[in-house]
Amino acid sequence: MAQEPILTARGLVKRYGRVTALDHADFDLYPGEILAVIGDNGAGKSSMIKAISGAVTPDEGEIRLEGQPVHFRSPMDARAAGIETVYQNLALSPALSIADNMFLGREIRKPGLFGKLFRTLDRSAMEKMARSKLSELGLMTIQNINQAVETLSGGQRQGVAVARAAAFGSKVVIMDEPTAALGVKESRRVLELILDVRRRGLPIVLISHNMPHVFEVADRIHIHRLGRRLCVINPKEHTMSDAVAFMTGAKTPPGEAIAA
Ligand SMILES: Nc1ncnc2c1ncn2[C@@H]1O[C@H](COP(=O)(O)OP(=O)(O)OP(=O)(O)O)[C@@H](O)[C@H]1O
Repeated sequence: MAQEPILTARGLVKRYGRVTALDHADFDLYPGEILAVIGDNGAGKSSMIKAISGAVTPDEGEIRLEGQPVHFRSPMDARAAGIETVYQNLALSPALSIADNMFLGREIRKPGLFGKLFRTLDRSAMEKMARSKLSELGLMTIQNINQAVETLSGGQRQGVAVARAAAFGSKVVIMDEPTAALGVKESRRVLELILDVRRRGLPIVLISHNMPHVFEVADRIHIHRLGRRLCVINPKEHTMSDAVAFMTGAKTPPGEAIAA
């Protein structure tokens, strides 16, 4: 690949007591791509994503964003650096409105004395921005921006989480099993959203067990096995059963995929 990767990891190690969740794992994400990360249960996918998104600190290894070494001590650090993660459990607050959820933890304050001194929220600015972000992503089937998130369907909730990540993730968006809890129609909408986000130029890391979804949207597939990257494959050159065979160790991936 001619371009430089935007996000890389080399030799990540993470141990939990006697369990080695990451055993010298490498990772590369290139600008503008959808990179799927697949692997068997317990292969270390979540641990790797957590290291990259600041949720855990690796014991060893190096992470670079745009070529510069980064040391995230919390997800806030990673967010501040432009890496947004949509977790499986979403981390939305059900009782709060769509607009409030979009700005959770980074509310816009009123300009001037009120904002500074009394930390008064600039509701109209937040609503305006939430509305524009949601419509940019074609999510304006949501009628009312002040609607509580608990009244939305699963797909709409996922949409709000994706919109939030796309709105604030200035460099990278990571999605952990975004379609796992969704029905067929809602999954479709979320897959379209992922493609929309890529169209807007943001690279996406998609962790998923759903092979048809992975093969439908991914540009490249990172296969994780036994705590490290086993290989990277092009979904146009391999079948789903190849991918599963590599993932489980039933088949050895070709040399060029290992070198990728
Ligand atoms: N907080 C933790 N404490 C102890 N062990 C952990 C912890 N987190 C992960 N592990 C262990 O590390 C290994 C890798 O787990 P990880 O969740 O990264 O895998 P995964 O590929 O995401 O799995 P899955 O697809 O099942 O979610 C597993 O053996 C797991 O039990």
